[in-house]
Amino acid sequence: MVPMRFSYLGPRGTFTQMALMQVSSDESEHVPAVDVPAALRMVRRGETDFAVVPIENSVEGGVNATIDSLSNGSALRIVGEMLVPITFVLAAPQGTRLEDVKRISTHPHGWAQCQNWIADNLGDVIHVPATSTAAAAAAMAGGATNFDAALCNPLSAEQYGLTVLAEGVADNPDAVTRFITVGPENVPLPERTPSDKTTLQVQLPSDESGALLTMLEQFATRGVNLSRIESRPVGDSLGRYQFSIDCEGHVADERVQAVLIGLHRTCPLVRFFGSYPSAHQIPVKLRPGTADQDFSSARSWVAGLLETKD
Ligand SMILES: O=C(O)C(=O)Cc1ccccc1
Repeated sequence: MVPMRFSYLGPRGTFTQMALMQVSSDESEHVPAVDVPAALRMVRRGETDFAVVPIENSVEGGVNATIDSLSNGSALRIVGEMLVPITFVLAAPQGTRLEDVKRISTHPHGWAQCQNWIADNLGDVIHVPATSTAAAAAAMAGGATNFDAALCNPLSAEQYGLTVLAEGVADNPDAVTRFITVGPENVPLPERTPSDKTTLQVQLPSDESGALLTMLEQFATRGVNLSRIESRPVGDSLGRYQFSIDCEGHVADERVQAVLIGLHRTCPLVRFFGSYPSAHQIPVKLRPGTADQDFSSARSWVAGLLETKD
């Protein structure tokens, strides 16, 4: 069998690569990308089979780079998700003392997750943004002089030969990041399980009062729970927003199909990014009247009303 090629937010040693290791086999090829759009671009161009990218963080919320590059480019399909617990170390070249650290490089999500620790332990420190936590560690190991330490995961501190100045550098020890595996549009849809998620992009009709409520009602009336909803600018004019949504259930579920039909009837743009097993594997709790058989028996009843009786 031909080994699978996975692009991911690199360089080697990122949290994203840790997520990728949960789904790839020993033979798989890991292709580091400089940022999230580049990782997805490789899939769009057929240079890799799948991309693994972060989408949501328990502290910082949605990862805009991922949401926007899914929404604003050609069609892709999410086929799975993985959760990675996030732990940070502060790492620097040998000989650096904690009190000498005045500039720290890391990914913006890493910086946001360590704010209180930094304020309590280092005082005023400047953030030097990096494309990933491992990119900060790699630059540090390569002799960067525009910062004094990197906030990264313990694995990349070790891989890049840095000394750990402090461990457990995070405000919330239970922080988790959610990653997704993304393939081309024609990848087979993962089979239905008791615990699935569906990801959508929805635009609302402009200048229509109650449009947001109408959109949300499509989910509410079919008992479909949302697990994430984010508004992002459409980008063409001020005040135009679109929504990136994760809801519970699979497109093969009657209630999810009914939501999609309702959205398609009432919204100018609806894009389906895939249905895939949720990482927590907790079965979706169905509201009475929303199971497949409730829809099919209701449909048969209506069909019966149309039959002519002799
Ligand atoms: O930079 C990384 O290592 C990533 O994979 C992105 C990221 C950054 C901070 C928290 C979780 C994921």
